[in-house]
Amino acid sequence: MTALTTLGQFIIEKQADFPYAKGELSRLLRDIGIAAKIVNREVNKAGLMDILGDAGSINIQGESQKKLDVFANEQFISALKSGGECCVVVSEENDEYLYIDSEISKDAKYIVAMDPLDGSSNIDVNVSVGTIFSIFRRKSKAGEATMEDALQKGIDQVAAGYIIYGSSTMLVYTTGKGVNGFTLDPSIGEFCLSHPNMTIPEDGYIYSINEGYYTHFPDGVKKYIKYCQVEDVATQRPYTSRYTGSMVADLHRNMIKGGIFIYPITAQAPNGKLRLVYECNPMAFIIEQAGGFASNGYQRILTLDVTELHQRSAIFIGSANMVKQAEEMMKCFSPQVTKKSFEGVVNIQ
Ligand SMILES: O=P(O)(O)OC[C@H]1O[C@](O)(COP(=O)(O)O)[C@@H](O)[C@@H]1O
Ligand SMILES: [Mg+2]
Ligand SMILES: [Mg+2]
Repeated sequence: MTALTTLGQFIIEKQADFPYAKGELSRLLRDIGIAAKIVNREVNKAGLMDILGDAGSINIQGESQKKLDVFANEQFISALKSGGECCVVVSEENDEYLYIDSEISKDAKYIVAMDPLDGSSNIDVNVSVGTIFSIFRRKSKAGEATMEDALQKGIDQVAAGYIIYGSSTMLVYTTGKGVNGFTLDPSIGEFCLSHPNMTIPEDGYIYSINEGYYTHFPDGVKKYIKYCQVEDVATQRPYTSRYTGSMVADLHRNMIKGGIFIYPITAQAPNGKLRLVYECNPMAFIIEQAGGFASNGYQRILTLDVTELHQRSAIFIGSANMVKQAEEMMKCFSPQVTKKSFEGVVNIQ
């Protein structure tokens, strides 16, 4: 049997890729791995624990927080605090960014933006959920961090990753030199390298979108869905529709099999639903590192200006040729969709 490479060993080995590395990023990734194991333990036995259901609180997005959202948020924040390599945390579950003002973190260089529990609507029904993280280097000098540190463009990420809590638990990440996946082996409690150098096929035959909102989609998206559904053997259409309601699970599947995931702007969500800083940017970095592409329908996600912590964006992400084609349809049928375009479709609040 080939020797297992644990996440810890792999991170150290890869440190050599960065001549000036002093191990801070390696230790930060280690801390994230530790919190992931604790969250995994709760997710795996969620039904037995009093951890299903609502926490009774509302986050800044106006969503009712699930108990596991809050638990995961606390676990990642405490691991980042005790690790000492992170100076600022941005989280879906925290209104403001968190400046870690502790003795061990005062010289910390890294900002972590995270979606502690992705796919919250699936927690209580035992469908795969995930965690998404994005890592930046601070721009401000040591001392108090600034909003500028927290609002960096996706293109400036130094690392990004996700954890999927599914039939097996995996941690997939990139530091800008390809994408690698690790599966948690519960018998030794270690993430072990199982998917080296992950790449996404340029073309795929799966489309992932919540078609329940079809009437509220821009024309470009409607045209693309119709394109996917047409009978055409030569181009292996109709494509298969797959949508779990967990972004991490849908993108992980598409990364392995090829495909496109779309969450466009809709009449209800004229700026999109998914959050740029801790959902779209990290997933775009990973997918692009695997050879795919990510756009908001008009512009590369990683180049979008970031002006708010919980800013939303439309996202078209996955196999490069599929995303480029969807972009063409957006530019052709929905040039610059704005809120105005939906007037008359539904009464917009
Ligand atoms: O139910 P909808 O509108 O299709 O939205 C599903 C999307 O919302 C999300 O659940 C949002 O993420 P959170 O669960 O972290 O809030 C994504 O994982 C998923 O792709
Ligand atoms: Mg999410
Ligand atoms: Mg979430």
